Amino acid sequence: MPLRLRHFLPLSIQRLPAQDDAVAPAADSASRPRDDGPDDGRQSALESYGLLDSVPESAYDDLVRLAATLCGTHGAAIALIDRDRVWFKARHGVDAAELPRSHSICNQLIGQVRPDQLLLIGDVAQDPRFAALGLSLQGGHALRFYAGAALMSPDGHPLGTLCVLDTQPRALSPAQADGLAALARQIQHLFELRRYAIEQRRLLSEREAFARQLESAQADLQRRHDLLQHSASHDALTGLLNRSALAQLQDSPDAMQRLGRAAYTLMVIDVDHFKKVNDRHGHLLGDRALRAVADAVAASIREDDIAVRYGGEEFLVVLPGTRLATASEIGERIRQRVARSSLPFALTVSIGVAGGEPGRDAPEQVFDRADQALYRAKASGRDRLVVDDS
Ligand SMILES: Nc1nc2c(ncn2[C@@H]2O[C@H](COP(=O)(O)OP(=O)(O)OP(=O)(O)O)[C@@H](O)[C@H]2O)c(=O)[nH]1
Repeated sequence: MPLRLRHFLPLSIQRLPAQDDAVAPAADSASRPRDDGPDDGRQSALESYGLLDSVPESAYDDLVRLAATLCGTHGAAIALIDRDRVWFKARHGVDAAELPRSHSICNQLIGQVRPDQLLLIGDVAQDPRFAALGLSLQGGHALRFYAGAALMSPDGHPLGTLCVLDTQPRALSPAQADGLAALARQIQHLFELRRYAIEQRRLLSEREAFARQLESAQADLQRRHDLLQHSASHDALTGLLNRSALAQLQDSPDAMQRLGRAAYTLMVIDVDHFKKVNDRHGHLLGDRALRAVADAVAASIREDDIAVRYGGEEFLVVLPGTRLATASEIGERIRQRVARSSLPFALTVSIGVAGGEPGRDAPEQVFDRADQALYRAKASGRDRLVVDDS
């Protein structure tokens, strides 16, 4: 957002009249402080700068010292008109850090003085509205002189004053009044820069929050995608790869290359008399039996091996880089693990194993030979492993 700063009209000095209604009407109504009735618009404009109760800052401290030096006064302050108090952002020669709003002179600015005017009280002791307030400067010396330049928001809300203060009644020369107004404009510049920085920080943190949201949405999407991919390629009952994953593996050059590098083995495992298991013990226990077989397979193979639930009660295991003798030992281990499963009935599997040589056997042929070996295992009494001998 570009910075918008109010351009002040040529300066005029206003001696605050004793009666409230004696203030001369402003020639240009646009340059008059806004009068929103309730103070809310002004208050929220003030709060948007994040100045109230902020830590002292040398830029503001320097400017109030400069104002006091320029005007030759005992003190100077940047006074901000908060809801119930006047709080000093910077002060020189002033003890109090804040005043009740009703006890402050610059509070009179609101709705009374044009931004291009200086609020001037030559002798506070002679002004019936302020004489009784007992205002004092550093060391308890009574406040006798006050001159304040309004600090306005770009949209016309009076935020406070840059004021110079003295312990003696006095006046300001035109050059001093001009200089005080110029310093007030510099302070407004600083205020606007501060608000700009706050806005930038807000936008940045909004952007960061949005980026974080986007990141977490992307991660969520990725998780869902992974889950979907996992459930598309894995059997929900056993957690092993499913048949469509096997088809994908067959189409995958990487997987086929792995099989083409060294001798490998295929193992076809089929649960014995599984129809009877279902019929006698019900499908739920039947499912448990299938999970027990899958667990026995998973516990017996390496991470690189491939285990697939190939059909209802049929499993296929691919052991890359594994010769028949080793594969037979693994198959035997699977068979024994299944037989030892903690099920309320006896469960056995038959296994057919066949080996493939890269460059010699197509995987489909190896599968056929393993399947024929399985057939022989079934035919010769089940609960056994038969190795293809062709
Ligand atoms: N509980 C359960 N049963 C299944 C599932 N998939 C297939 N089946 C059953 O598995 C049984 C397979 O029976 P068959 O093909 O006759 O084979 P079998 O009874 O094991 O006989 P053999 O293979 O000759 O020992 C059928 O009754 C199918 O309903 C499944 O996911 N859960």
